[in-house]
This record gives sequence, C-alpha cells and structure tokens, in this order.
Amino acid sequence: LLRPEEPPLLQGEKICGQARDVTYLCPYYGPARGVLTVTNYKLYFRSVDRDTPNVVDVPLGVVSRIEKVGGASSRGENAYGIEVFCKDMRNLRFAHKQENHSRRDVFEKLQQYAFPLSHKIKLFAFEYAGVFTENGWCVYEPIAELKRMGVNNDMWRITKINENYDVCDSYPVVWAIPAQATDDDVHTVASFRSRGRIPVLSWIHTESQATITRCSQPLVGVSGKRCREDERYIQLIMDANAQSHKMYIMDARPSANAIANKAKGGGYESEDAYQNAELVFLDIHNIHVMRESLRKLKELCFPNIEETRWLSGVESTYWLKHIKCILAGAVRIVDKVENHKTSVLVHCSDGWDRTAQLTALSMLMLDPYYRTIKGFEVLIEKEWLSFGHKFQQRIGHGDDHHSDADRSPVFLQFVDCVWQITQQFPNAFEFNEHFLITILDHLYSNRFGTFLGNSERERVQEGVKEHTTSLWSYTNSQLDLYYNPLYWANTHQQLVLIPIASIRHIKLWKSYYCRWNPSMRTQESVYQRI
Ligand SMILES: CCCC(=O)OC[C@@H](COP(=O)(O)O[C@@H]1[C@H](O)[C@H](OP(=O)(O)O)[C@@H](O)[C@H](O)[C@H]1O)OC(=O)CCC
Repeated sequence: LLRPEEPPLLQGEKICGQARDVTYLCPYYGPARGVLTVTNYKLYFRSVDRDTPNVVDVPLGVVSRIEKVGGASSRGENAYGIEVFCKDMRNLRFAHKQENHSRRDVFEKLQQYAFPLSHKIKLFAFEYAGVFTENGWCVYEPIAELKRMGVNNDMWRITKINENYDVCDSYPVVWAIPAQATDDDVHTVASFRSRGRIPVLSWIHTESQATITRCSQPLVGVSGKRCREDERYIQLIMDANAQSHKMYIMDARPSANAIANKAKGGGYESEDAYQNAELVFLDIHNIHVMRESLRKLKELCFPNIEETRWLSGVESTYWLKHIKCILAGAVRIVDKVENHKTSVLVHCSDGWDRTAQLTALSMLMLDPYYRTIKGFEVLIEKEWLSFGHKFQQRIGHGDDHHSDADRSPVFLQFVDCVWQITQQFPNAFEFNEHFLITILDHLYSNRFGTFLGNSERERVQEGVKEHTTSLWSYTNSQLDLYYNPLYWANTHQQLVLIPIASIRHIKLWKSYYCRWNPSMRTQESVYQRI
C-alpha cells in the first residue's frame, strides 16, 4: 500500500533512498517537515506536518549542482542540510537534524542518481518502461519531410553520401544538395567548412524555389584561403533559384567574432570570392555570453521578484536583447526568402547553435506546417536533433561538471523566441504554452531519449531509438493538453508570420522564468495549464 508520503512511481522507477524527518525550507510557504525520497528518476519531498501537504517533485536530470550546507559544528534551526541547484530556474534547500546521519545516505543517493554518467549508472531514459499507443520515434522521417517540400526535383537531389557519418559526423545521413553537385564536390567542400558541415538544404519555398540552406564557417583563416569548389557550390545554390541572380549569406555572429575566428582557422566568405553573394552579420552573441545572461536572469527571478529594481534588473541581464536579436535575424531571413524570393545561406562558427535557432525560427514563420503540433515536433527533430545541436554538451545530462563552459541555454532561447511569436500571433499555432513548457521540462528530465546525445550518429551508436521512449510518444498520447483553443486551423490562416522584433514587443516569459513563485501565477498561464 502506498504510504501517503511515498511518491507515485513510473514504470522502471524504483526508490533508492529515503530520509524521514527532513525539513524543506520553502521560500514561499516557510519550513515544512516531511519525507525526502530519492528514486532513480526523481527527488520527491512531501510534508507531513500540515493538512495541505507541500510536495516537491523534481526529475533528477534538472539538478545541476548539490551542495552541503552547514557542518557538524553549525548550530541554529535548519542550519545543517543540502542545497540543490536546478537548471529550471529554481534552487531547493533541505535541512536535517544533526544527530541522525540520514543526510549522508540521501546525499550520496542524490549525487549518484542526479549524475548517473559520473557514477557509471545509466540515464533513467534507458530504464523507463512507459507504454504509449504512438511511437514518437516515427514522427520524423527525413525523406518524407523532403518530399513534403517537393524534393527530389530538377534542382535538388537527396544524397546518402554521409551513410556512415564519415563525411560529417555531426550531420544526419540524409541530405538535400544541389542536383549538379558531385560526390567529389561534396568531399572537397566539406574539407573547407568547419567540422565538415557543408551547406545543405533546410527549407525550399514551393512557389518561388527560394531556399534556406545551412552550414558552418568556411576555413578561410588568417591567410585568406579560398576553395573554388566551395565557391562553385554556393553558386549552384544560387542558380537553383531561377527567380534571383544573387543570394544572401547570413552570418549569425558579431563581425568581431567572425574576424576573431580567423585566428583559429575559421572566418567568413569574402565578397570578392563569392561574387553574387551579399554577406550580412546578424550580431548574435556566442554560447558563453548567453550562459552568463541566463545566470543573471535566474538570480533576478528566483526566489522572489525585487519590486523596486525589476525593470532595470531585467534589462541588465541582456536576456531580452538577445531574444530580440535572434528574432530579428530570423525576420531578416524570412524577408529575403518570402518578399525578395532570394535564397539565404545561414551559418555561424560551428553551425549548430545560432544557425539552428535561425533556420528553425524562419521556417516556423514561413511554413504553417511547422506551427502544427506534429510539424513542430518534426522541426525540432530535423533542425536541432538531426543536424547535431550538441544537447548532451549544452545541457550536461547526468553529468556533474556544472561549470562546464560548453553548457549554454541555446535551445531554451529558441523556445522562448517561439513563445514570443505565439504572443504576437495567438491564432497561428496549433499548440499552446503548456506544450512548450512540457518540452523544456523534458529537455532536462532524462525520462525520454529525445534530447540525449550530441548527434544522430551518437544516438544510433547508443541505440536510443531501441532502448528509450521518445518524448513525442508521451505528448502525442495526451494532445488535448497541448491544443491552443484560439488556433485558426484552416480558415484564412496567415501563411507567413512577420513578428515585430523590437524590444517594445518582446516580453519576459514570466510563466516560465518565474513559474515557481506562487504570486507570479497569472490567470492566463493557469488557464493555459488547463
Ligand atoms: C584570438 C582567439 C580567437 C578565438 O578564440 O576565436 C574563437 C571564438 C569562439 O567563437 P564564437 O563564435 O565566439 O563561439 C563559438 C560559438 O558559440 C559556437 O556556436 P555556433 O554554432 O553558434 O557558432 C560554439 O559551438 C563554440 O563552442 C563557441 O566557441 O571566440 C571569439 O570569437 C570570442 C572573441 C570575442
């Protein structure tokens, strides 16, 4: 019989440790005494000292750091315990009585199961045995998606040259490339692009044939190296669009960083080498700047909102400026493709952070298919997962190196930008805010296999599809939770969305960043939860 303070367990979840008589120091409702349980999936606290229990239920994947507070000598109420720092904008404090050493046991268990990779334990996703009617691993099929866009056609061909991931280990097997490009061209161009990430098709406009292609920076270096095959390959992309005799190369970076990358063999396309291409820098900062910006935002938002210094505090995090910059970059791409029927090539340094943000956001604005629930799942699988956004490195699933400089909230920024667009076009999306927050919750939870690994190759190697459940199996088994009641499915739906990317229209996504503060639970977010 489940004792009231025992947690409900998922299939494959087991209790690993339990400490009774723990005090949760809730920043909103004050100290609550109860039972702390650690399972192989979550940390679960339930108070026993009041009739309405205070429950804290945290998937261990959300934990970024655990610290001991106080020592044997510390005196005073609740001075001895642990502090749990989380990736989803909250920290949790628990206190223990000094005498019983239950802290050590629970602390050990927490460390072990919060950081399984650092303790030779499998991520919970490989233990989870959830059963769902739909298999989310079948949501995205690359050839079907290319066919939906009308590829193979006379200008674009599907290639499996990367069959063994030996042309580019961070790219998928299936690509669409200019029909005239030979396999030799592909190998030569790949050797001139950082990490072999050559320009490939992300999206094609069915009417105008204007395209969005993506890649990484050219290996120009300080000596200003050129590669004729790369220049010809870009020309083939341009020629594939009969409507226009030019194209744009959108370099996501600040020009200073693009120049600095020359020192490490990188750089950008010089216009005399790429005659008919116009180079534009979009001024989006790198992963280190974004990590620091979110750190400041968390400090400001948790646990309480400092009324007096709120607006200046938000501004000093630069978070909204970065969101605006990313949205403005995507809007410029949409304007070139839609209004000028001109093809755009998007890159940055590595082409797996800012490039993914820009291609995915511009495709969301251009193509209503991606604004449906299934289409949005395909967009994430394609532009983020199959094209090698390094989720393992950026999130640090199950890894205790919380200060790793490769961690950065790049995907969170993308979802925040999607939320901004839904605020400006409330009828244009089939999904609601709860769907976006659910995706972010399971970006961290390690319950599903969807966001594991750094590339398609790694996920194939780990047998993720065979041994874990897809997040989309879970979401697609309860779609009624995620429908947007204001969605205009077929009637006069706007085909192309052009959001206003000015700071006055950008809002802080309070129902995500301030979600733990009961006073911030505004009516509309409660409504959307329903
Ligand atoms: C003299 C030494 C030159 C030097 O270190 O170049 C390295 C660059 C790092 O390049 P940056 O573009 O500033 O930063 C890179 C991008 O954020 C890239 O993501 P994306 O896919 O979005 O490109 C990440 O994958 C890389 O890990 C990161 O290093 O550093 C800078 O440009 C900072 C200078 C302001």
